[in-house]
Amino acid sequence: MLKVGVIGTGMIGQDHIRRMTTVLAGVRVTAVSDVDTAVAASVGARTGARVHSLGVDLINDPEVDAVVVCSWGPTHEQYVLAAIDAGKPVFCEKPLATTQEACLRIIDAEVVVGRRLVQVGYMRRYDGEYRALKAALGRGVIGSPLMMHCTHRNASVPAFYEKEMAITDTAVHEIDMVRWLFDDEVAAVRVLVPRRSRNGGELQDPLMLLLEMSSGVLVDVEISVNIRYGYDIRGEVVGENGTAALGNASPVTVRHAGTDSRPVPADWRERFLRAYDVEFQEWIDSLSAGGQPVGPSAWDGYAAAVVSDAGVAALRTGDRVPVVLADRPKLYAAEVAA
Ligand SMILES: NC(=O)C1=CN([C@@H]2O[C@H](COP(=O)(O)OP(=O)(O)OC[C@H]3O[C@@H](n4cnc5c(N)ncnc54)[C@H](O)[C@@H]3O)[C@@H](O)[C@H]2O)C=CC1
Ligand SMILES: O=C1[C@@H](O)[C@H](O)[C@@H](O)[C@H](O)[C@H]1O
Repeated sequence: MLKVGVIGTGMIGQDHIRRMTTVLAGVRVTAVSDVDTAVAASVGARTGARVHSLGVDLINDPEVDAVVVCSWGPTHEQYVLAAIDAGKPVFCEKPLATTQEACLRIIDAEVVVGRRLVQVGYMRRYDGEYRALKAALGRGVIGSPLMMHCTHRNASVPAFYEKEMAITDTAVHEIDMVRWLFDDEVAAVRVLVPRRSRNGGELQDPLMLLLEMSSGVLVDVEISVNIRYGYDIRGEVVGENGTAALGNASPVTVRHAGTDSRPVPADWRERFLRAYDVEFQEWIDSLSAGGQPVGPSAWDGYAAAVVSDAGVAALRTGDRVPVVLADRPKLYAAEVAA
């Protein structure tokens, strides 16, 4: 039984605690921590996990074999580094860290240890539809991929959401996904700024990202974060001889009174429910036999951060910004294909 401590008991932290407590096998949540001590205490009371007021005490708790970090992005680096220092596996929600420099510090620490301890929460790699899309490309029937159209829509975002977060917090999922889907790196980024939606107040919403893959595949990504009607994730690859698109995650279509309608998920917890389950079960299974995590690594977290930094620069300047990655340490050989 893997004993897990969770730092950050907000929205996704509580959702992951729920799945580890009531859905998945071979895991027990033994400790929780949050700067909001009231929320951590209520989660502790509900689950029986012990409550630490400091995340670092949770990491060093002997009743914690592995750590899950679900606090805000800027706090990830300190906890991931502390977990590496304690020699404990750490699952860190995306982004791994909010700058590429911070991601490199994590990579350096892991390379010194000489084995993988870090996994990053890029859950689309575990989604049935994305896996089917990758398998369809692998069969080759549509020929070589040439372009991909992506849509990433949120019903709304919290008040603290800033314009760069459309890239660093939202589009970062597509950035990771296309690296994995095409087994290729992003070579350059452009950002186009359309007319602004009144739903977003001062926020520049929507945005359009153009990602150039090193193979020449061009990916467009619509980011709309105040679309109101629900959480909508789409993707279609255009190949030489055909197209391959994500299916429709909706469980039912209702035709009635001259309409044809499907429910739209409210947010990511609903749309990616099964993907998170598979992601965590595979993580737990990989560690249970004393092994290393095999999912998205610190290198993947770093590569996504470099592309996302280029996206932020492209948003500020309007320029096409090339992506330049550091040399990949041997520890992460052939990582994109994982
Ligand atoms: N993979 C995915 O689809 C998703 C990933 N996320 C990621 O999960 C993380 C958390 O997001 P949410 O749960 O939506 O945010 P949230 O605001 O609901 O929860 C974050 C929690 O972290 C706590 N916290 C902040 N600083 C802390 C610190 N220094 N130490 C301990 N706790 C601290 C806050 O008090 C709060 O309870 C973010 O990195 C976000 O990008 C969030 C939603 C979906
Ligand atoms: O990761 C997530 C959030 O943090 C982010 O804010 C949303 O835009 C994404 O859709 C969601 O998957």
